[in-house]
Amino acid sequence: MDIQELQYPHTHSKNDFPESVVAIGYFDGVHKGHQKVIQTAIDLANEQGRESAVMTFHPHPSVVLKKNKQQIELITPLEDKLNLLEQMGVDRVFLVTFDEDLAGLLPQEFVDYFFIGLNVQHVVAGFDFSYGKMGKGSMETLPFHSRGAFSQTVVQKVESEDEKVSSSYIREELHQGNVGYIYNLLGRYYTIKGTVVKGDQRGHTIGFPTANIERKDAYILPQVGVYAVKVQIGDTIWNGMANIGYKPTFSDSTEKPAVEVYVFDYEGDLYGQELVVEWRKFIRNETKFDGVHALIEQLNQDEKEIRSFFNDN
Ligand SMILES: Cc1cc2nc3c(=O)[nH]c(=O)nc-3n(C[C@H](O)[C@H](O)[C@H](O)COP(=O)(O)O)c2cc1C
Ligand SMILES: Nc1ncnc2c1ncn2[C@@H]1O[C@H](COP(=O)(O)OP(=O)(O)OP(=O)(O)O)[C@@H](O)[C@H]1O
Repeated sequence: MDIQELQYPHTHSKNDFPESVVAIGYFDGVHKGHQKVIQTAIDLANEQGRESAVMTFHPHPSVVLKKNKQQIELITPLEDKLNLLEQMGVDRVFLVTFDEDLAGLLPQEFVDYFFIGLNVQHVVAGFDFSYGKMGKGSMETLPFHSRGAFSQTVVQKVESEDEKVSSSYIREELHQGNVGYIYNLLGRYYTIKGTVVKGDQRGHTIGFPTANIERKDAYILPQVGVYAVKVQIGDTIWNGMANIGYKPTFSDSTEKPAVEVYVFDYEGDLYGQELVVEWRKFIRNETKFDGVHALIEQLNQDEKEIRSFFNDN
């Protein structure tokens, strides 16, 4: 997959790129709605003997439009999004810098620079896609702005339980801890990549050594609580239980939640390793226990419940 970074104004001419069918959007999560849009572009490109491309943006538009927020948390930070697009078989990604200049382009200017100017022959987007300053361009105005240089396909709404599958919907479900349901929206479980860092070293003294995960990118954290997880260490996948929270039994701080995983049956040192944590099921809320023994009793119960969940799933 070729990744072409672009910024407004770019100096490319049409001849720099082969004819393409392009799917356009921010695509955070590469969820089922996005997959339909992207797969439609791939299928049409194959039929038309053209290159398939995805045009996406970086950073997230809200970083530029709402100036107070520096970094928005994402379902699929850029590296994960690009990996998923590559797995789908996309030939090229046009990665467009989203800055104030880009946000200020009139719809016609956007189309001239980023579709006509890059030799795009067909555009695929969802029914509610918008482009240009204040999102004034839509799938209704696109034929006019195309100046006859390309055609278009509008993808109809993909829904789950009568609700449009969207990045915002997935974010809300994650914030509520509904990680099991997320599978229906993403077509896969939610994952977070991170590195194992040193914690307070208390875990092994209570019989549950945990890997403390520092998130690699700005991933959204599911709701505070205890979860059944799969953990990828190198090429091997393990079962485990994770806690997202503040360890209220030991600390009064509610500043920054920790993410820690007890990997079942794993023996060895994990410090410095990169792990992928896949969130399978919400088990319970985090609780302040009356001492370490009550916590240990609960952790034994959690382990039993989660092992039995994985035996059945
Ligand atoms: C599956 C799991 C569930 C946990 N649940 C709680 C909890 O309900 N309340 C709490 O105070 N700490 C909870 N913890 C956090 C433990 O207190 C923590 O793992 C232990 O103190 C070790 O911390 P350390 O890694 O900072 O040394 C949980 C940890 C795991 C792995
Ligand atoms: N459920 C869906 N059905 C069909 N098309 C969709 C769906 N969700 C998004 N799309 C289309 O996929 C492209 C990328 O969508 P985009 O990332 O902008 O929004 P989104 O997933 O709806 O998220 P948000 O909640 O942030 O608006 C756009 O062309 C959009 O119209």
